[in-house]
Amino acid sequence: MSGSPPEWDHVLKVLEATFGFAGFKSAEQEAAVRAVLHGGQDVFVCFPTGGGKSLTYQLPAVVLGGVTLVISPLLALIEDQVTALQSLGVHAATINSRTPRAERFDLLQQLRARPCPLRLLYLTPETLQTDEMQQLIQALYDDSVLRLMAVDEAHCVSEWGHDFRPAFRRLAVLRRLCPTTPVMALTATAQAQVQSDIITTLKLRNPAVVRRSTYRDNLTLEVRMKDMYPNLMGDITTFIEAQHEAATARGQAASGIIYAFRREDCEAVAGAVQRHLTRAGIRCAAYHAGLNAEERNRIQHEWTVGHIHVVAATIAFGMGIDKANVRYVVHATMSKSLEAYYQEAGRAGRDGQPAVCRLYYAQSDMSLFQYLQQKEAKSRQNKEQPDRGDHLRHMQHYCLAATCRHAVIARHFGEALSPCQTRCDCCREPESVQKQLRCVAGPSLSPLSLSTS
Ligand SMILES: Nc1ncnc2c1ncn2[C@@H]1O[C@H](COP(=O)(O)OP(=O)(O)OP(=O)(O)O)[C@@H](O)[C@H]1O
Repeated sequence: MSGSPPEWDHVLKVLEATFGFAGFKSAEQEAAVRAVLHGGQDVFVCFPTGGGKSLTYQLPAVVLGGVTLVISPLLALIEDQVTALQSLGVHAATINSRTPRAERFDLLQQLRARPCPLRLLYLTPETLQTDEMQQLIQALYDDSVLRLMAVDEAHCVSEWGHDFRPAFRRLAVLRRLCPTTPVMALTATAQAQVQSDIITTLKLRNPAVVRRSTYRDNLTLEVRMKDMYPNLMGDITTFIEAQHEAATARGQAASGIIYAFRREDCEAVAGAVQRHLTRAGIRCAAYHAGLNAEERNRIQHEWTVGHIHVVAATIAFGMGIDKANVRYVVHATMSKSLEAYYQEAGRAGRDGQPAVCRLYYAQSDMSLFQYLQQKEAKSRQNKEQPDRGDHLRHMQHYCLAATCRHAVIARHFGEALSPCQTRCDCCREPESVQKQLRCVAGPSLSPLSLSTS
């Protein structure tokens, strides 16, 4: 980075004037911004879901001027961020496979213009691999226009992460093209092994590592053994109604997400909610890949603005969603890894207010996922793939824990956390958890022995 670091007063002014925030969300958010702006350093950022990672590169992007390049895995996520930045008056754009020809031509012109009017350019790792993009980035660098590069959802870089994307592995090209531009890597889920893999792969140089605990103290974590609920739909609708009643009693509007594995399950949940809760004014829709894109966008929009209260969805829903008042996230089927669960459940309570995350576990779901993974591994015949079974086992371990669930998550991410006391069912109602575990494990297995493997 060239020139002297910006005055901190100026940074705070931009924070308020452009982003509308009176201060930083946390000391760590401020530390990450300082490391880039004052240290000109590479930075590794690991904050919990909803922790305010985006601002740690968006604020420097505005303060530094020039162009900041952001690499992000999902078009939906990119489009949400670009729209949000544009609404704040920040000139952000994306070039990707969906960009119409004329718009693409116009953006390329802007990127070649000096001074360049664009502040943030969002690309997927795949788009970055094209010669045209690499030449463009090289030119931005050579002309000292490129100020910062950020790799969002950086766990996708690591083979050990839950969401590995091979194109992320080739992002070292950023360092080759732009050797002195600071790089930020951001994620919500990185164990030590994933963190060091990210740092090595992206060739971060002596990075400032800024981590916040994964602990989300406003989330109540619950697990229910599915086999104990012969009327699962009934239990889910009762749960939803109770959440809405509680929110109304607090004078709040509430919304929620029910994740299900198959499209039919999404439809079944949506149907049950409509049948039983329409009278209570609770509106629900199903969201899955069987709907066309227009219909999916409509449902997401109506949920975002509060016309629909609950979406019964496959995990395709929610990526990049930043909705404040999600009061509950229910998993009718376990996730495939604890990292994925943490991300999905983490869409609850982003406003810091209390929210409930409930998961229904069944051994039959675990067996189904194991079977599907084995099938996938066989069809790929790729012996170098890490054993995904570990991810499933960690998820199962969480479900069958008879100790504090927040502590199980913290331990998984290499942190220590004493029992939360009240924010998970293990702490709040240990006897009921023991009873449920005895039911699934059979009388000969002590539930505690399940939780200490
Ligand atoms: N300094 C701040 N003051 C108040 N709110 C903030 C601040 N910084 C960010 N936020 C808000 O916090 C919320 C979460 O931020 P963001 O979407 O960047 O989270 P994230 O860390 O990327 O989470 P996830 O990994 O779940 O996507 C957003 O609504 C954002 O506007």
